[in-house]
Amino acid sequence: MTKVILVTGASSGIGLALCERLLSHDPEGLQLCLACRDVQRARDARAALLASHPTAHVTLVQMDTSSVSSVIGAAQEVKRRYNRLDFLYLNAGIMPNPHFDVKAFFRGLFSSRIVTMFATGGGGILTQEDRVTADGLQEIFMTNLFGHFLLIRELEPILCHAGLTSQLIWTSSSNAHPSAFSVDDIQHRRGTQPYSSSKYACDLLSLALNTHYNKQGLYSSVTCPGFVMTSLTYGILPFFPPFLWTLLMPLFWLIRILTNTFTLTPYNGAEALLWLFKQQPESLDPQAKYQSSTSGLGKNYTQPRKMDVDLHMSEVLILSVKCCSL
Ligand SMILES: NC(=O)C1=CN([C@@H]2O[C@H](COP(=O)(O)OP(=O)(O)OC[C@H]3O[C@@H](n4cnc5c(N)ncnc54)[C@H](OP(=O)(O)O)[C@@H]3O)[C@@H](O)[C@H]2O)C=CC1
Ligand SMILES: CC(C)=CCC[C@@H](C)[C@H]1CC[C@H]2C3=C(CC[C@]12C)[C@@]1(C)CCC(=O)C[C@@H]1CC3
Repeated sequence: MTKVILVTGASSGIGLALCERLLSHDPEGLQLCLACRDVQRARDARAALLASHPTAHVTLVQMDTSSVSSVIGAAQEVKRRYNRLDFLYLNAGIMPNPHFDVKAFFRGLFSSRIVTMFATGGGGILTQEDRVTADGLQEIFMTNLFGHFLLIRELEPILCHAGLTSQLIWTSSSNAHPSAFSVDDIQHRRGTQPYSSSKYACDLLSLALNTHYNKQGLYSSVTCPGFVMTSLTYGILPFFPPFLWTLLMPLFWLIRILTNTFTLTPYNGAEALLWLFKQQPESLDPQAKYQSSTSGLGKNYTQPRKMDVDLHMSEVLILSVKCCSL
């Protein structure tokens, strides 16, 4: 039986690399649907995938995860096309208007927190300025988390079916941190780390989704792609042109010896996302974050890491997002 897979944010970076790797793994047995906000970029992605896999089944659906009506419209279209969905990759994500604190970075360089800083982008080196969408929601919360929650809810009829399992696979981040998240401010309207908050909320929501949906055959897992050079990361130092990043690559390969989270390429970053595709969902740990890792010698592997998540807080979050969606 062919597997039906939908990937959000498939037009570039980790999402596109995942599609390429899925098709290389099984070129004939998949029906891949790319859910992208920009139709032209989606067409280009499809053309690139078909160039290397000419017989593959690849379709497109226009979806902007930052817009309630767009998500609902796209979900209707997906339900019209498919009567079941085996894998839903919740990968689209943004980090707009980032501020890189150079002083905090240099303080971190000469402290015992150096490895954590490079592995997670933590230590106060990164903050963002969020915006409010036309729906009146915080853009980062909406794009990274809530748009995906609405999508899952709308696709429930084709995700939960007797006798079969389906998998939700989130692209979270090592930057997800409980200190950035508050149940009293789930959209992070008041703080300066909306990206970290949204990713920690993904970790919590995945846990709650397992509690609520496992009995209906729907399983949720969280991945972390590591530090990957994509348009998202190029945006962090906007004064730094891409060629300067390329010049830094030898330094990054050295840092990889200290932290295997420097996966660096979208191909490597997609490792854990592909690994989960090959697992039996019943065997997975709902409290684990599956981390793409690359060794100093360039070998890719997947490492499960226990998430710092609380069952009670995950229940409060799912109730809050359900209220937001009413
Ligand atoms: N790069 C890294 O080091 C890390 C990335 N991540 C996460 O990985 C995921 C993929 O990011 P990455 O590949 O790095 O970055 P990219 O910017 O290359 O990819 C992001 C993708 O999300 C899409 N997207 C953004 N906003 C929306 C929206 N409103 N509706 C639909 N699609 C949207 C983009 O579409 P478009 O082409 O139209 O812009 C693009 O396809 C994100 O969730 C990110 O947070 C996590 C940890 C580390
Ligand atoms: C020499 C030099 C200019 C180093 C700069 C390094 C930092 C810009 C990176 C070090 C760790 C990186 C990192 C991210 C962004 C860029 C760094 C801070 C992320 C926060 C990007 C988005 C994520 O989801 C997690 C990443 C963790 C590591």
